[in-house]
Amino acid sequence: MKIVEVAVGVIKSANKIYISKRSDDLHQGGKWEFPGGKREANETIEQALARELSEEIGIQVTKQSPFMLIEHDYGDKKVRLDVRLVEGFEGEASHQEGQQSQWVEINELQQFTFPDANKVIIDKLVGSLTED
Ligand SMILES: Nc1nc2c([nH]c(=O)n2[C@H]2C[C@H](O)[C@@H](COP(=O)(O)OP(=O)(O)OP(=O)(O)O)O2)c(=O)[nH]1
Ligand SMILES: [Mg+2]
Repeated sequence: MKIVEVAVGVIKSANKIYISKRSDDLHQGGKWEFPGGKREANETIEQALARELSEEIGIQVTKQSPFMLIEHDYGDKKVRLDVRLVEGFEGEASHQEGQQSQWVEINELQQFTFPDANKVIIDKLVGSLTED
């Protein structure tokens, strides 16, 4: 099975992260996600993330860095999530495609249902709270 490469943005402002709800009709629909999407053939992962965040939530990324790389097999689909931390952006995050989205405190992330591949992302974010 082909692996789908996905650019995923953990958008951070103070201790809050911006999450959106996937449409019911999509793969892993109805679950919360970190905004992002599939990399196109002519793009680097940085470009893909910047494009997706502009299209999906209307922000222009000015600072992004690698956070973690996750490979996950959903059975019907294999994904490689290139998760990047977004700590600088212009504009105000808001959903452009009508889905629900919101800023949530890192220590509240565990109350939301995410795709299974996201568990390690949440663990790392929550772990970072107690480190400093
Ligand atoms: N964006 C995003 N996708 C995730 C996360 N966790 C996770 O398993 N995925 C999976 C679900 C999908 O199979 C894939 C992302 O595909 P997508 O549907 O968002 O891609 P896209 O925005 O380019 O959408 P499309 O226009 O091709 O429909 O990655 C996450 O936190 N964010
Ligand atoms: Mg998407």
